[in-house]
Amino acid sequence: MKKIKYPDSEMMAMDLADILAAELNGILNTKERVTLVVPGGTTPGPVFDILSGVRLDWSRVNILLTDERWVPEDDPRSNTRLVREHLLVDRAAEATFIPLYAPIKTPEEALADLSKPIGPLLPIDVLVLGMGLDMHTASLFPGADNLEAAMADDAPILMPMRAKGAGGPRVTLTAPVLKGAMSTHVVYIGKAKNKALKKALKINDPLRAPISAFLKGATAHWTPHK
Ligand SMILES: O=C1O[C@H](COP(=O)(O)O)[C@@H](O)[C@H](O)[C@H]1O
Repeated sequence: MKKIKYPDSEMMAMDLADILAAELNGILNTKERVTLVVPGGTTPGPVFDILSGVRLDWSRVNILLTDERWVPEDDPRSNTRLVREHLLVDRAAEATFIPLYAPIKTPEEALADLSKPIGPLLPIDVLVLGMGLDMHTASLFPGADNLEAAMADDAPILMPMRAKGAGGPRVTLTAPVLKGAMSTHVVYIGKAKNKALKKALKINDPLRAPISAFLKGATAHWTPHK
């Protein structure tokens, strides 16, 4: 794993957006379409704000979330809402967004329909992961009901997930899908999360520290300051 430390979150957002744009552009020179997978949560908004304005052929870009909270799109907790407001705007409005949410009562009922369009878009070309203080990434939480199954090599593309700190049901891309990414970036803010990442590297157990499963060959981008 390579780690890049930035002086502040503005510098981090600018640099990471530049790196992602360069990777996407490079891949678009060799392939007809590119698949970009991004996290939700509180960290990536400023990266999306810059990335959405970069010049590239967005009409050939598929965008998916790593995971979604099972809430309507207008809910402040919705990761889809974050992507729609900060990434699928400006030049990036031409990208194709593949949702991980449907207005159906439980994720289990929607899983087959949500999974169907994802298979043909794999492997992921460019993956950006977030991370929680508890070392979760996507919605792969330590102690979650389906964690072991989602970490297995034969896991389906998408799984429902319920966990103590998750604030309700969620869906998440599973380990084999995320591990298959050609390029992986992890982004986080704060010294506490940096400690958590170091701890995850030490523990190196995907069930206790899910992020540790995706760090080999990844680049971590972090700043101690907001
Ligand atoms: O719940 C989630 O948490 C992680 C980390 O989010 P952050 O707010 O601490 O940046 C995020 O990567 C994931 O997509 C999200 O659903």
